[in-house]
Amino acid sequence: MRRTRIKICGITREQDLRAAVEQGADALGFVFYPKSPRYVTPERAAELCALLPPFVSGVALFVNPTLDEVRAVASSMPLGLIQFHGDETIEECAAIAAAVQRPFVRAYRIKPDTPPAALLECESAYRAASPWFSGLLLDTWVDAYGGAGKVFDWSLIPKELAPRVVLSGGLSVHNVLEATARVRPFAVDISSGVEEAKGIKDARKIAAFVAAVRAADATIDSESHHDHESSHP
Ligand SMILES: O=C(O)c1ccccc1N[C@@H]1O[C@H](COP(=O)(O)O)[C@@H](O)[C@H]1O
Repeated sequence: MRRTRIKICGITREQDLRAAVEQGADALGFVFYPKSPRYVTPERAAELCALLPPFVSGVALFVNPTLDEVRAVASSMPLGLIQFHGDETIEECAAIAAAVQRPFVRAYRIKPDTPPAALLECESAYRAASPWFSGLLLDTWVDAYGGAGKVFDWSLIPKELAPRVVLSGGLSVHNVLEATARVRPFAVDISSGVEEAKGIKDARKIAAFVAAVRAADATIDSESHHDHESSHP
């Protein structure tokens, strides 16, 4: 059975964390970018993360952080993964991850003219640079770095890369079934699409989003089963 992993990002409240966990989210994101309306202090994130059950991962999202900022977070919360979402260089990501001994995902913010080959090159370069690199997170290019609810052209994602990526950028209950069925990513990541206001999640939208991802998984499973049957008469 296929199970697309789900990350809900921009958690600021206990009830939102509980709703996401109850619906089966695999990871919850905490935004440590002070200009974001979803910003939480390391202290607040630590309080929230203390409520996480086993096997649900806390993800720390940074935009151009210093090593000390990441250290402060890594030492105060049970941090599963770092998400670099700014203009950090490959060397900076590798050095910070090694210093705090945590895996990381690198956000690649896609423009309409991004060549698909650049995504493959980027992934190879990161993989070669750091054993802490866990994969690319694909988002839409926006000046505010992210969390803008904007979709990019999914056809820019190379087929061979798709099974390893986290797909993000403007996902919602309205498009995630199509996105998951078309791209078939390893995971999906959402913030704006499950909110009633910036930083305030809506439990019904979270439930509907997760149900749509599971419906896409079932569709992919039945297509794979059908393909398998027809290739073995
Ligand atoms: O959520 C934010 O405020 C944020 C700020 C700066 C960089 C990234 C941010 N969030 C990430 O943006 C993408 C897309 O979010 P959305 O679903 O389109 O709102 C996602 O990966 C968030 O983790």
